[in-house]
Amino acid sequence: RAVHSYEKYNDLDTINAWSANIAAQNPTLVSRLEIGTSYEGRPLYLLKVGKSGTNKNAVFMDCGFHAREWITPAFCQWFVKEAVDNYGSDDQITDLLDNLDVYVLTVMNVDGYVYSWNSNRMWRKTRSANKNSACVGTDPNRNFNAGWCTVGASSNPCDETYCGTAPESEKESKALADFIRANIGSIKAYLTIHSYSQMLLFPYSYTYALAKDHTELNNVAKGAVSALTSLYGTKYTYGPGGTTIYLSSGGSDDWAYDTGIKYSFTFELRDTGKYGFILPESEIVETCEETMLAVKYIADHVLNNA
Ligand SMILES: NCCCCC[C@@H](C[SeH])C(=O)O
Ligand SMILES: [Zn+2]
Ligand SMILES: [Zn+2]
Repeated sequence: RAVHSYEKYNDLDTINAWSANIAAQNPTLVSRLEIGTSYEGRPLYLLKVGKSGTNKNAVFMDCGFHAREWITPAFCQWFVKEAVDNYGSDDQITDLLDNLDVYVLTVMNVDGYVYSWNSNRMWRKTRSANKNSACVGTDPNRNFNAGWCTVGASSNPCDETYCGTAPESEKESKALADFIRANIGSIKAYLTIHSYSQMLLFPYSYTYALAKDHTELNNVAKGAVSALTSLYGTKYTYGPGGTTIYLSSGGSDDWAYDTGIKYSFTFELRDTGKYGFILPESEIVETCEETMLAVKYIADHVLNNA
């Protein structure tokens, strides 16, 4: 197996070995649990990061929803590293982990991620078989019960935004939704990390109607983006998904919001199209460092307002 590096893209086996190790090496801060298995039978590992305690609120963050968006699992790994390395020295991180748990799903779409390494770098969807079709996979970010398959999604299994046969038809979507439902009392924020476009989005994407918490979410996004931009000047846009990027239904962020998780955000990391999904490894560190500032800003707002 390849040697793990935070400054390179790691394959799934390397990531799974990394998550086992970082939990074993930091038993008071990190634990690893399995929340389900993928279509092809791979485990879905969730890291719980935070000082052990009772009745703590939590943030849920996932990466690797879409197979080709390799910068996103890289960020989730970076986040966990920063958390364990700076706990006890950085006040903000220490305060965060003392008072919040952060659930990190480093790779949600494990089958797709492996396929993008072995077969098709530009793969997006899951790898489930579709009945009566030669086309494979469902778009996991069209597969949640939020305006499901109404706008900005396709009912054609050959399309990149195929919504699936029903909400949570994908094992991976159902595992994620089941975990959040089971922990709905403590999960106060949902962050789902995608690439690319350099945007910070919040509900709704399935309608142009403003979310009831629009003003607060917009202000949080504004603050998070300015924190991000302060490091390297990377420009982000922000706003409701429907007007800021495009109308799309069945998204995990809209579902989390309608399930009662007020602080629900979708990140679109670097870049804006020069390299797109094939972001050079030379940009991993800067992308992760600037994104940390935005995630810490949001976590801080949750800590003080949830
Ligand atoms: N829930 C939809 C949030 C906005 C669209 C996000 C992008 C990430 Se690649 C998409 O799923 O098309
Ligand atoms: Zn995506
Ligand atoms: Zn994207």
